[in-house]
Amino acid sequence: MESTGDGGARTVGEVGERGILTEVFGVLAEHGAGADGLLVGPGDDTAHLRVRSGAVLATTDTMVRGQDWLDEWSTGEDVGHKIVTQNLADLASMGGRGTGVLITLLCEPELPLAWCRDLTTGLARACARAGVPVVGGDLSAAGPGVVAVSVTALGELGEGIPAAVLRSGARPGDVLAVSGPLGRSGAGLGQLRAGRRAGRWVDHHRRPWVDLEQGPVAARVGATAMIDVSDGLGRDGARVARASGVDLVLDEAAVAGLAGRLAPEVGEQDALRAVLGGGEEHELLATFPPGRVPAGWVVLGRVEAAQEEPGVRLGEQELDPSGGGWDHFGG
Ligand SMILES: Nc1ncnc2c1ncn2[C@@H]1O[C@H](COP(=O)(O)OP(=O)(O)OP(=O)(O)O)[C@@H](O)[C@H]1O
Ligand SMILES: Cc1ncc(C[n+]2csc(CCOP(=O)(O)O)c2C)c(N)n1
Ligand SMILES: [Mg+2]
Repeated sequence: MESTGDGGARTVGEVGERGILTEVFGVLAEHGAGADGLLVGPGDDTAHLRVRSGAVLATTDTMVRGQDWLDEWSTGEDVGHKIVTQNLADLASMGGRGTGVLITLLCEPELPLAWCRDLTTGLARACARAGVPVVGGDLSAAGPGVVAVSVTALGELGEGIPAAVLRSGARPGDVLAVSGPLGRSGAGLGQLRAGRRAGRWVDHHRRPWVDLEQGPVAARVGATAMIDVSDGLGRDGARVARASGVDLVLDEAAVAGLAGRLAPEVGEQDALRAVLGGGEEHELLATFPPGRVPAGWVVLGRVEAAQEEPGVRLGEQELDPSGGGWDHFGG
């Protein structure tokens, strides 16, 4: 595929759709993961994928400049990486794996072509790491200042998993656990807002990565409910609690343990806030029958019958689901 060269100082408006796609296809060819089931990839009217199990998982997530990242702290490559993580974590939280992603870029004509190329590099690298092909996408122009990236991911349940793991299956007596540490992305966001531009939490905020295989692992051992932590433990936990009609009771020592990892760098208060309310973590939060928690997961608490309205409690204290965590419309 012919490349438009260094992407240089040219804008997407200057090279037009054909020039943008030449750049995008060039990057995809460089990094792209092929897939046995991909009959037709990018370049025709529709991609064509073979379906192994007979049922498809489908999810979508959008990132908007100013709302989901600032150019001062994230590159195009960071954005590409993060939006793939977001989508693949949603598939993993059902017990699934990606089979293909579609990318839509909606942007002002003034956007540098180089940013678009970096975005595609981030997307393609993250997809290759997960073994998922980029199968297509769309381009459209938007008003001044607007850059929005939307990814739609398709997937299937892991082999041997009979049904998707929903938010609604948690039962009293189950154990609540998370697939990895929480609060890293939230801590990094706080540091970025305070002007810091480097460090491990900042890096994690820019390019979160989780062990996506833990979704199918959890499903196979009998997880009763699962969600990825995109909007914060309190908020996403409350979604599981409400859907299941139960209380999730967090163990204070477990929460303190997670916060303790962050406290030396961000202070105790911000660490606790990041663990309970930090979004964009994408670790998997799941409930399991006792004795079934997979190796490497962190036990966070237990499921109890709802005392009143189903929700999340930290010890005896009710967590306010609107008091922390992320809502795009401020709710
Ligand atoms: N505009 C919409 N039209 C139809 N369904 C929607 C729309 N927006 C969200 N949904 C559906 O509502 C549910 C909750 O959406 P939400 O975006 O909170 O889930 P999520 O993708 O797990 O979260 P996050 O975006 O924080 O990762 C999902 O099933 C989603 O498909
Ligand atoms: C500039 C800027 N301001 C705030 C944030 C924080 N943020 C944005 S979306 C989100 C939750 C997940 O979103 P979704 O529900 O769409 O997956 C969080 C915690 C950011 N990343 N950049
Ligand atoms: Mg989710």
